[in-house]
Amino acid sequence: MRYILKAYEMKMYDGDTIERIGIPSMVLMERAALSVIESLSERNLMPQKVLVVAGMGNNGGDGLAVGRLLAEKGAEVAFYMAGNPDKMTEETRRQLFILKNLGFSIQSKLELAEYDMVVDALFGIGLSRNVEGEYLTLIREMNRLGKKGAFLLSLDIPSGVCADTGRILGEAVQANLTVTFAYAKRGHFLYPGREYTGKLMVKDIGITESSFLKGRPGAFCYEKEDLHRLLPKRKPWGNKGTFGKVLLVAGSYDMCGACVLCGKSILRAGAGMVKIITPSCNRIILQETFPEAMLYTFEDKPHMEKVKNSLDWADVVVAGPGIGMGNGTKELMEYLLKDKRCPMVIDADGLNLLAAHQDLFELAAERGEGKLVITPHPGELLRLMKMDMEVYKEDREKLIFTLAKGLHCVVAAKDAVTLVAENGREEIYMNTSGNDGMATAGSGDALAGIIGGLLAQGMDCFFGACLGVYLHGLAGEEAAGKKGRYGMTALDLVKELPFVMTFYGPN
Ligand SMILES: NC(=O)C1=CN([C@@H]2O[C@H](COP(=O)(O)OP(=O)(O)OC[C@H]3O[C@@H](n4cnc5c(N)ncnc54)[C@H](OP(=O)(O)O)[C@@H]3O)[C@@H](O)[C@H]2O)[C@@H](O)CC1
Ligand SMILES: [K+]
Repeated sequence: MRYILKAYEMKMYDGDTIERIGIPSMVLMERAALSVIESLSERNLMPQKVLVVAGMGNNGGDGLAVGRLLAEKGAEVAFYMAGNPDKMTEETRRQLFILKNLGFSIQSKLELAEYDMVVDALFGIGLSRNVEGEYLTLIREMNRLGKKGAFLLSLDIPSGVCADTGRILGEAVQANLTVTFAYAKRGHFLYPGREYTGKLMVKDIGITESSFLKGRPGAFCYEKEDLHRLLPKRKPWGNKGTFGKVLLVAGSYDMCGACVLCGKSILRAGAGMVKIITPSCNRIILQETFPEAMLYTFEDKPHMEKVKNSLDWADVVVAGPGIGMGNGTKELMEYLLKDKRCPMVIDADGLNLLAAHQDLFELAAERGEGKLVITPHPGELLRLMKMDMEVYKEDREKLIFTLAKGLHCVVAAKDAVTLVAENGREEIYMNTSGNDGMATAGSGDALAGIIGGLLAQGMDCFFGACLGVYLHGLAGEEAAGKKGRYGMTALDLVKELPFVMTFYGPN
């Protein structure tokens, strides 16, 4: 598990380390610079001719120190500083003092020579507004040098990327490598900042969780190493009932694939049994392609007595993929929602029904904490919130928390970076696995199934949703590795799920 910080959180922990714990800021800066050299040597990158572009803040100070250390290793280093010297921080002033004492000089005009590496130390997490004027020219110049073959190394965050939102404030450095200090920042993972970050390396510089006294970071993500402890433990003595029974309400006349993809994902995630409620037109297809599933198929509308029997049997309900909006689906959703015994995952048309019928929305909200996970894509989220795209772009996180509060539930909001929030929980899960190959039909059905499968094994709604999202992304990475991001399908992803769970998991 790794924390992902906003700029104010980093400053708060940084300040605590300096003031309360007592590590001088110059020590942190030197460690930051040393960690950059370490990162370069880990990647076998030892440049010969380097340009350091530094600002007046501490990011600039880091840059001056990195340049000095590279020169110690034999590189020819040129330094350029931008901004008003009156604004130079004390630490950066000290770095400049050291450089001058060592006989280095600062270019008064940027020399457009050939460099094999450019160190971008113009702005770090202190960037507070759009870049303009000389700063804009410098960012463009660094990118131009990058296009000519120089390796672009950004310190902490590419200059121009907003550390909190990943937005580009004017223009940003298109880094090959970003070495960030202590913790990753949101701008490294949120688009478009993620595209500018290049390879990200996070380096310890002595700021630790002991400085979280005034509050923990608001976001976290999972890493492969976490799967050992996160995956539900298998019980050697267990039978198929032990690992959970999932009732899947999916599919319609023209939509059988949703039953297959979602249902298979439920079992591939480790659940013991799945029963599908779907129209009878899907019966033969399912029995041929998915013989592991039990079925209740109906002709016109389901008999509620049969639905009740299935609910009595189930540990978890997954509802919505491919069910459509007509022909008794509203009544079916109403019946499912009223039975509050087990946790429910609602996806796709199940969410569209909630958006279209206020009474269903209210019933869903009445299920109570720990009983509902919803997995909307941006369109479904906006329909549920009755908002437009502008609001989404402005503050997606706020929207997700508002929805989680309104429905008393866990929201796994799908997008290039899927976020998971829960009503009453301050921290948000920010997913870092996956790729654009997963933007393919049926991928969402697979996610709903994976989450349902994890809940069936006893996981709590929030952590089950976070883990489901992470595993879905990892399986997507495996599928892309084998089939490529262009041609991979949702079924390829589902097939990789057992591999990622076994390879990185405890078995
Ligand atoms: N975290 C840690 O533990 C450690 C952090 N360290 C490093 O410190 C960095 C943070 O340093 P920082 O706070 O001094 O901010 P930084 O990004 O250098 O820039 C601030 C300057 O930019 C200016 N400015 C802002 N926007 C502007 C714009 N659009 N256009 C023009 N000017 C603009 C702003 O001016 P002002 O807004 O005041 O006008 C101010 O002068 C961090 O990223 C890391 O690299 C390390 O030393 C190790 C320990
Ligand atoms: K930078």
